[in-house]
Amino acid sequence: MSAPLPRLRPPHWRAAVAVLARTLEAREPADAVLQHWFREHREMGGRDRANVSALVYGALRDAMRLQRLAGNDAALLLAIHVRRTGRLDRHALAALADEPLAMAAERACEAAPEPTAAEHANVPEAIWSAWQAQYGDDAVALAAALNHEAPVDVRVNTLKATREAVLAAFAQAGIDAAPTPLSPWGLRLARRVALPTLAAYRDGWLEPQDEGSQMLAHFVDARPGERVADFCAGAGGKTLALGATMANDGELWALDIAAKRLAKLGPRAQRAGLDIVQACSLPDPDWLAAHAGQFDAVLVDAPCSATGTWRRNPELRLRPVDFEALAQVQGQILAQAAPLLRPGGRLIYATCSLMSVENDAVVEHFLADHPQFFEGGGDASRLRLRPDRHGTDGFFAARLQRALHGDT
Ligand SMILES: C[S@@+](CC[C@H](N)C(=O)[O-])C[C@H]1O[C@@H](n2cnc3c(N)ncnc32)[C@H](O)[C@@H]1O
Repeated sequence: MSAPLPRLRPPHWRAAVAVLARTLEAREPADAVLQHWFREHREMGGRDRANVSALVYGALRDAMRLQRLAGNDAALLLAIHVRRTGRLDRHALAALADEPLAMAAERACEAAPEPTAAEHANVPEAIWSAWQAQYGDDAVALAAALNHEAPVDVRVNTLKATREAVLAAFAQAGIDAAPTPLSPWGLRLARRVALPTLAAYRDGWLEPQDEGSQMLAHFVDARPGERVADFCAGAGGKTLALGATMANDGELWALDIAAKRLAKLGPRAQRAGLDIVQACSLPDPDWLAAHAGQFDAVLVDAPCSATGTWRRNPELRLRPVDFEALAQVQGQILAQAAPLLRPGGRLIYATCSLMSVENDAVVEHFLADHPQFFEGGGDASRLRLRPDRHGTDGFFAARLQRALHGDT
């Protein structure tokens, strides 16, 4: 069990209000805003940080209901949160913040209307309706699971180590860890750890990666000697996992439109002992034309609403999303990537979204427009991971195949 949090003091309160205000208004991830605040306030120790983080994340995990009562007024929102959860009584809140705020929170709590089902679930109304149609009664459990903190998972880099060796290194550093239930390369840590302090991390034995993300790499089934492209590689989290399943043998391309993100892959690949990775910044029509029809497997880990990652980024639920526009972009990216496949090659479409409009619907449209691609293998050709069922972030993937004959 983690140690109880110390008493809330004014610096904790000020920090939490400032971080929450920035998260609500500036549209930055809470995690990044918190890290920035702690860098600027080095006098705050580990337990102070835990206290501030608990306040911020606690409020974000009840954000839908709190926002109806407080709008984007971060101080009032936090004040209602600590009153509702019973963390502070009215007098303690007045002493910590001020009397008018404590009174405003009291009034808001007393006049609070019954929360709607969507507010209760802490899900925007439009997404809640979609999930009820999609998941039925499971929507409640799904939303509840998304309101919990994600576990700390790492992927053992099989190019350099085994699970047993990493477990032994963790044990030596006094870190409790156990194998993840689904991923053959995963370890789940009992607590958050500053990984760069560990020699095993610095030596490339492991990478932080959610078990669901590891399972997605597993689903791609990239094999030694193959030519594989990771079309939306970002900073290369999945590229590294693909390189490990390829046993550092073959050709692995990382592509993305975000050159800055892609640039982070080089040092990571080097640390992982992976030298088959090459990068290409998109758009690059010449590269695409020169490599058409050459790949055994192409992964399209498309930009999405990231509804499956709300455990890690609870503030994402506050951001409006145009799902139709997203689905259109996802379809366009898939269509751009498809010509890279050789006849018989595998095209894997993936998102960390829990919305069928970004998942199954995009695949159905693509298949309807691209008769040279088909889906074999029934249910086994689609991967669906959910935090309530699998304990992972939410992921979707579909494995499509290019026919052996005909044009794309
Ligand atoms: C879900 S993220 C990928 C995460 C990454 N695969 C990982 O495992 O860390 C989606 C990525 O798609 C990229 N992207 C957006 N539009 C794109 C496009 N038209 N072509 C290629 N990549 C694109 C974004 O820059 C972003 O890095």
